[in-house]
Amino acid sequence: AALPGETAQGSPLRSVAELSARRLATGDLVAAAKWGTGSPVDDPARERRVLDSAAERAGELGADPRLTRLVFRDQIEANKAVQRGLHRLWRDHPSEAPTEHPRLDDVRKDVDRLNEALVRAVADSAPYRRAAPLCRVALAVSAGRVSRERSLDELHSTALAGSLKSVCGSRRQHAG
Ligand SMILES: O=C(O)C(=O)C[C@]1(C(=O)O)C=C[C@@H](O)C=C1
Repeated sequence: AALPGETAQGSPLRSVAELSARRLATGDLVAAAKWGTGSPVDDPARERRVLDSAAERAGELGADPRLTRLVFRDQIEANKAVQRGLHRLWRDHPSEAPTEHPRLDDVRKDVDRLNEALVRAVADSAPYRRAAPLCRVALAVSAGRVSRERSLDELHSTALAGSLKSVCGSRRQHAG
């Protein structure tokens, strides 16, 4: 039987995995925007804006702001892992470094659109969280498919797995 939110394109978990991969791909552009400019990978003020607006949108949609915030924390950490990995690569192999620098503000507009879609997909995947172990299996399958379809390298597929770790419910919420 189909769960709520299931469509011909697949489950909301599939959408979460796909959108997360697209959000991670922006990490390449952000890394290129910052490369050689002295701008640090970490921008705590921007992170706060991303987290606050994701939580606020979740609330408006009747979804769980706390869980949404955890998911976005993981998304941001994964994005930074990609940026750091690429900066390391470009430092060690300067011939692979980008010669064009996208504008950070432009990339952030794309990130904002992906954030909105991701908040919705996380909200739509709420029914799956009722059975966390099944949710984790289904999500891992989706992430594997997305990795293959997009031919993700090790850096990006590892980051994708990290970006998804709270989607089926945080393990932390059961601790203590
Ligand atoms: O917007 C940036 O500058 C990014 O590096 C992207 C991002 C994010 O994933 O949203 C990641 C790290 C920064 O600390 C802030 C935001």
